[in-house]
Amino acid sequence: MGGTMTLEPVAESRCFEGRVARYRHRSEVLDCEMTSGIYLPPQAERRPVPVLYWLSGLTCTDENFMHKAGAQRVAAELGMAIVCPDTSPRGTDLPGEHESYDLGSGAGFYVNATQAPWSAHYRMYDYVVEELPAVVESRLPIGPARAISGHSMGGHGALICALREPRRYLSVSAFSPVVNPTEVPWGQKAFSHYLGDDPADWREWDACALIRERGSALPLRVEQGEADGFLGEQLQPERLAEACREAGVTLDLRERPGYDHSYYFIATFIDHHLRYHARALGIG
Ligand SMILES: N[C@@H](CCC(=O)N[C@@H](CSC=O)C(=O)NCC(=O)O)C(=O)O
Repeated sequence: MGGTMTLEPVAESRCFEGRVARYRHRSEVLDCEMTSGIYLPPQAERRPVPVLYWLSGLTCTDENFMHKAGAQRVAAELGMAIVCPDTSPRGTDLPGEHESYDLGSGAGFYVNATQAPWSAHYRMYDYVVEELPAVVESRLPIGPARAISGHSMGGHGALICALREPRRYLSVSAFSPVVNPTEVPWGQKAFSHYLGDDPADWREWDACALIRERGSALPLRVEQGEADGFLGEQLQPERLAEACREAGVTLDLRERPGYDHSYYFIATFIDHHLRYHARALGIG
């Protein structure tokens, strides 16, 4: 995968002696053009560097994290690339695709849809786990040592990627993740459209269910603001804590008084996560 694909730079700026860029490519998996944000630290001018894949949340594009998280300074210091995929296929026009913020465009939920019309394009899991890494790792100075993190819907995405593909990632973390999508409104809405009406088919895309069924040798690190407006209805990190306790999985859940769901929260703690991943990637 990724063999003949071109990666076209559409914007580039120097940043902390490295460069932050947007690259466009044709995705065969999603059957559309996609754009990703990529930070390459200065060390990448001399050798391939380890990489953090960042999965953003509902309504985001590839740009939110690069613009708002303030991760580039420490990524430059550590010698870590950051790859930010978009949050759904783009340029498509399926029925209902652009009508609500929590379904369709900007809301791919990092699953492989099985239901028409979504299944023609909405295969974000295969895209972020296989196709995009194959493309960027073959065309840019990015090595195969991978970590993964994300926010909210993207925190759910990071957790399920690492839980389903533990050999692909050396570490995983999440900010304000949707930990049990099969039991909360955001997940139930998206999964019923993408995966069909039988909740039994949703479990392989749910972090709590995956932990109970497969365990995890990788420890999980989660940052959660206690003043997050989505906490009680959509996030419920206590469900993840219970699943980890029952399955004997290590969870470092850091609950932060006063912090909400915004990128101000992410910006406050992103350095801790970058250094955590750097240690697992062998550059910390
Ligand atoms: N109804 C709101 C919800 C959008 C929102 O809060 N999006 C978050 C992620 S929520 C879970 O996945 C986000 O990251 N927004 C982008 C940002 O830059 O803050 C709305 O439509 O605004």
